[in-house]
Amino acid sequence: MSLVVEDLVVELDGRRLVDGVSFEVPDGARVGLIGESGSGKSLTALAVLGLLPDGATAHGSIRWDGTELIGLPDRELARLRGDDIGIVFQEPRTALNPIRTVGRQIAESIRIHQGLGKREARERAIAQAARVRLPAPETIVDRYPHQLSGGQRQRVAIAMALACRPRLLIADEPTTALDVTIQAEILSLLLGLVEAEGMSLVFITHDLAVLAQVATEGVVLEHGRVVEAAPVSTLLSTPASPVTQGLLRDATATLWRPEGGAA
Ligand SMILES: Nc1ncnc2c1ncn2[C@@H]1O[C@H](COP(=O)(O)OP(=O)(O)OP(=O)(O)O)[C@@H](O)[C@H]1O
Repeated sequence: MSLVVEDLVVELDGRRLVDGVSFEVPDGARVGLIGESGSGKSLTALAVLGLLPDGATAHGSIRWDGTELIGLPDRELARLRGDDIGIVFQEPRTALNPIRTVGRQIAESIRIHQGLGKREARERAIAQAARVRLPAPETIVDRYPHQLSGGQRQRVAIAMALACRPRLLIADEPTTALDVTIQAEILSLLLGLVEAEGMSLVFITHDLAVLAQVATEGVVLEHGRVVEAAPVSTLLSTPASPVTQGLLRDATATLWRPEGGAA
């Protein structure tokens, strides 16, 4: 199943925030959307998911497995989210409901999409918790988000996104809120799961060093436009645009700063 975005335009309050973005994610490909803050990465992803903010409009074409998503009724988009397309956002604290156990949240989409009973859903939640390598899956499912570390909460968010075995995972800066060591663990977990399942990945980041770890193709955005699209290895070795060159300088700082601190 492939994702084909053609000439996507997102407008809000008369402003063109995404301005003719095109890219493709063939079945099983790992594509990164990269750019500075405000370049339109998140809005592009939200348009694919049918989750644009109120008042924003999308034009152009977004085809998933041949189906046009722009203009698709909310109900059908909601079915696609979870069933076919999983989402992980930057801040697991806001993605998780503070007053529900993590097990219930992991199981929720399975219950909704596959109509499982309570006991079965709990078993599936435990299996999912194990899949994202949460410690003591049988007991951690009864905990609440605030009782987990930031990295564990992001593992829960990943378990929720992957619970229904989607074919495409969209991850929007999933490690930015975490410290560097945990960041590396979460990236390797994500990559392992994506590869094991043969899922496609759209990974959003402002950090070329992070992108290099998970994606093979990169689409560079600036002011809502694509300024460069190339294999990540090319972006790293011979970046063509000043934007990519700037991202590479920052990425180098992240990777090789003498103190080992993150930029
Ligand atoms: N809900 C909103 N209301 C008004 N403007 C918005 C909204 N969401 C995004 N924008 C604007 O759209 C532009 C693109 O935002 P977007 O969030 O897609 O950028 P981004 O590249 O994902 O940046 P970041 O890395 O900071 O999330 C920015 O100028 C932003 O201020």
